[in-house]
Amino acid sequence: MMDVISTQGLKKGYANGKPVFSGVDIRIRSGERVALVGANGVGKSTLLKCLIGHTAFCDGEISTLGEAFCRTPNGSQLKRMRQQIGFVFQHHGLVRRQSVLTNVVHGKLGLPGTWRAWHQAIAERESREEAMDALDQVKLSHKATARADELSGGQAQRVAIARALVRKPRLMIADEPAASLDPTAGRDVMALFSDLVREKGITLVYTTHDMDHALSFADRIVALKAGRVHFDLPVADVDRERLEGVFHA
Ligand SMILES: Nc1ncnc2c1ncn2[C@@H]1O[C@H](COP(=O)(O)OP(=O)(O)OP(=O)(O)O)[C@@H](O)[C@H]1O
Repeated sequence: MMDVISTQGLKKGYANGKPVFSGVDIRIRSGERVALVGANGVGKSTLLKCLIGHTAFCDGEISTLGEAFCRTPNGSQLKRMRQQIGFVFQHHGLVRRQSVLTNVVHGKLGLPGTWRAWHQAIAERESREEAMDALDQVKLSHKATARADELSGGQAQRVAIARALVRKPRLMIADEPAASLDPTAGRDVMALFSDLVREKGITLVYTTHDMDHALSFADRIVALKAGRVHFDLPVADVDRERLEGVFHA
């Protein structure tokens, strides 16, 4: 199966800081759901940013969605990559005073021919219909006209997932998507998210500090430790003890 992401000998350090990675090699195949785990500050978010060209790396090579680059992608590579990637972050980032539907339509922004997607009332009918469909998939179509700031944290994160889904991405990048939710809402959101990407064949890479979220919602776990890949295994081969070891020196 085709690699959606591969890195070879990836090295990264920030200016005036210690090296974050000293040679990271990973391969993620189409349709895989991968949990990226590791202690605070090990570089999970930095790795995601390198993969999508949001921060330059020092050495090695990355290929994301067929775009191979060193240090940073060029402008046209970055544009092609962004058009095929959906993002979900720890904070939902919804526009609080806008409706839920408008927030989902915003997911279309930056795609070809969707410059009117800044408000549902003037968006192309197709965009509006796709946004309603995405809301239906996250079980929130009944909230389409509610203001985003009327939602619970779990609902807001489901809207953020719908906003990413309307891009019809090949790759979904999620940085701590459930970290600001309570345990029940966090599990519900992760279960829904993981099921939806599997149904659609979307490749998912998510970071998490929650061992259950790594064990329950991924096909594979990549653990980072001390600037390198500590292990990279199918979830069935990872037990809690091995996972706990990732967080110990
Ligand atoms: N913009 C930046 N400039 C300088 N140093 C940075 C920057 N972003 C991150 N770092 C440093 O790089 C290292 C890795 O940070 P990163 O946020 O990628 O780790 P993480 O594993 O995602 O952490 P957490 O689990 O706390 O979210 C840390 O030492 C951090 O202080």
